[in-house]
Amino acid sequence: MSSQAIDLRNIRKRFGPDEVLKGIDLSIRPGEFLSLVGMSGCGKSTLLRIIAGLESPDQGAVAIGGGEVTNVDPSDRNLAMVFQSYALYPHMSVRENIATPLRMRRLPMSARLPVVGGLFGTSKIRNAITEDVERAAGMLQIGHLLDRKPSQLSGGQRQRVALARAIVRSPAAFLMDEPLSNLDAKLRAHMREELVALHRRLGATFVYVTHDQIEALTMSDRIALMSEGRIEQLGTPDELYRQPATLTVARFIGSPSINLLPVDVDSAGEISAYGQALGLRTKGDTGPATLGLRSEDLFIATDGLSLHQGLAVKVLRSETHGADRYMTCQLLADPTVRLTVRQTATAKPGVASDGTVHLGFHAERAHLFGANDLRRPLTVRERVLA
Ligand SMILES: Nc1ncnc2c1ncn2[C@@H]1O[C@H](COP(=O)(O)OP(=O)(O)OP(=O)(O)O)[C@@H](O)[C@H]1O
Repeated sequence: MSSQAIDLRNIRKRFGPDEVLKGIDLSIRPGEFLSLVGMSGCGKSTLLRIIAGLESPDQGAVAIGGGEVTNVDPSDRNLAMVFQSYALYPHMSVRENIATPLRMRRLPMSARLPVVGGLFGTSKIRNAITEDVERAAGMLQIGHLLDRKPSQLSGGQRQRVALARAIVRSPAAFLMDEPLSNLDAKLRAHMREELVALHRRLGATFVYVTHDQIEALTMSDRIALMSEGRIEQLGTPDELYRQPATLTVARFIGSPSINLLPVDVDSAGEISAYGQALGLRTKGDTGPATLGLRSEDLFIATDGLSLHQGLAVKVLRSETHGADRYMTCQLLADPTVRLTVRQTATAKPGVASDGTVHLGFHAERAHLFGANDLRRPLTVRERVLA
């Protein structure tokens, strides 16, 4: 299986008055699993369609394997697309569905029909096609379904047929647009693992569009997080989670969502929330900013910590999901601010009978964002709360 790099340079695209891609630069490495993620309408599918050649950019260039393809027809780019709708031919068997792209490429026009095509002395090619179909079907564990019609298959099996049809012709790269979103939650989780295993086995370049951050975090080598036609951040799942470059990235990545605390930066760079110093400092602009705290970085302050420095909250709700307990808390200083604390389910909750507690946070894992949404440097002045 060949694996090719894909390079996008300054891609711009407008639909009527809306500029939906505003200058995208992205280099996808050979053999990499790269996810394009972002809110609905941010331009992910349009970018994927531009790579595929189904849409042309107004400006910019697309290169595959180092060769420019901006004006090359989709069928000559040797890319395989897998969509959310499986797009299988309903009247054909699974075998014929998988074989179709090979027939189109390898057989002369007159010999492509399944029955009369046999008269054209192309049996060697046909045998090779049969072998390739069976190999792809075996890889996706659908070898026993080859003689069924798509209507006789489950959703997961249909998606596997679509994948087999994509891999059978050794494309330069796979382009996938929300391929799992029609499947139920359990099957989706299973197919996620299968896709990752398939990627590893093929060593091919995968470009994967999803609005599901869990999917992107669990499957990708790197994620390009898009917002309003731009790439906000390109990095490994870990980098996006631990070092979000913007508030938009911090909000999008992570479940439950990151906690956001309005804070103020004074002229000395000291950071406070509702008049309470947090023991954190930054450089640059003074005034309002936002502190991002992941739920697992918040904890209920117990003995031995300076409680007066913690954030006074009231616990509204506590829910246990498997190994974790999530506590939804309301800030006493501003009831509109809710903070979710994640504890292990076996930990003592440590909540007083009136439901009020002080929250500490791991200061070195806090994130500060300025009024312009960009990440700001943060230093821990006192390790009071860590
Ligand atoms: N052919 C088209 N004509 C006009 N507008 C379009 C066309 N295709 C997409 N758009 C618009 O461009 C924007 C980006 O669409 P796109 O499908 O790329 O978003 P997306 O991030 O993939 O969203 P989703 O997750 O909902 O699929 C949207 O506002 C959409 O309405």
